[in-house]
Amino acid sequence: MKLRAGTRKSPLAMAQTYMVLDMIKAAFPECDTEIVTFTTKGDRQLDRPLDKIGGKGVFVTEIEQALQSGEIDFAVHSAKDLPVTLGEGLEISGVCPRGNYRDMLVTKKGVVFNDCDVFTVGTGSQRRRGGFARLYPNAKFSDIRGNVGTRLKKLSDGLYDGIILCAAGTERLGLSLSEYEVKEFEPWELLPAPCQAIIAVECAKESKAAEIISQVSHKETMLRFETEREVIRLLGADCTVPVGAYSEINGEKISLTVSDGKGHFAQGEKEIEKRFELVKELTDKL
Ligand SMILES: NCc1[nH]cc(CCC(=O)O)c1CC(=O)O
Repeated sequence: MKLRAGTRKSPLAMAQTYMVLDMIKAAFPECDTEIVTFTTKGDRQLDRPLDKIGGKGVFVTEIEQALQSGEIDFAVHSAKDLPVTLGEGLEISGVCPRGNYRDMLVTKKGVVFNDCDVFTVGTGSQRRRGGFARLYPNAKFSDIRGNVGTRLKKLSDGLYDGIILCAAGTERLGLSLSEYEVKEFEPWELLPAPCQAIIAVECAKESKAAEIISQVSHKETMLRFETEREVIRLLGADCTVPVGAYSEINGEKISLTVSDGKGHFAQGEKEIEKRFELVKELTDKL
């Protein structure tokens, strides 16, 4: 049996795809795999901010079409880049164990800011801008696009004083940040994007691939994925709506923090089975 994986070509997308292939091989050593790469609209139009070229869907539309036509068996995505609605007949069948979900400020070696300093941060994310401005009121922001390596290069070239990245990205790429200064933020300082650091695997419903992927999926991460994704669904978030969400499982319960980007936060905890009620309650409060 052979499964074809669809992914974007960026180094991060490729690294994440290999992680999924490793999970499959560990459980099903006899399963053959092949990678099919795609260049999406989001990869071709690197000069414009995401919300101007069609939002999150720009990275997935072509890949979803390949799933629907049967050209590939599963697709590997960064869950936080998934649009609210998936293509017809498709589902997220599984997820990898969540990586380091924290956002981090990366600056050049020896450069550390405090909240009195005026400095320019490269990030196109309204969520990161809003959250960061609360920590550093004098920060200014400037758009940045391109993959993680490109962003670090732009920082080294002096285009920005700092950039904000998710820690999971550089960790999965195996990039050393020893030539930079790094400050990681806990969720209560800078609330991550819903599903940040979760790798999601999309399949056609009821396909053989869906069955295999659901068997290797990481259960706890799937619960957090469903919960945080419900936040996006209820708030209708795309990249123009700066929603943050972070959930954690503690025994039989799940805790959740949500923010709407206007400085409103809501936090709560419920039994895991009542996770969607919890989301409804907290998003209603915002
Ligand atoms: N929007 C780009 C993107 N999509 C996923 C990640 C890596 C972290 C993740 O898996 O959420 C990144 C880079 C970043 O935000 O720094």
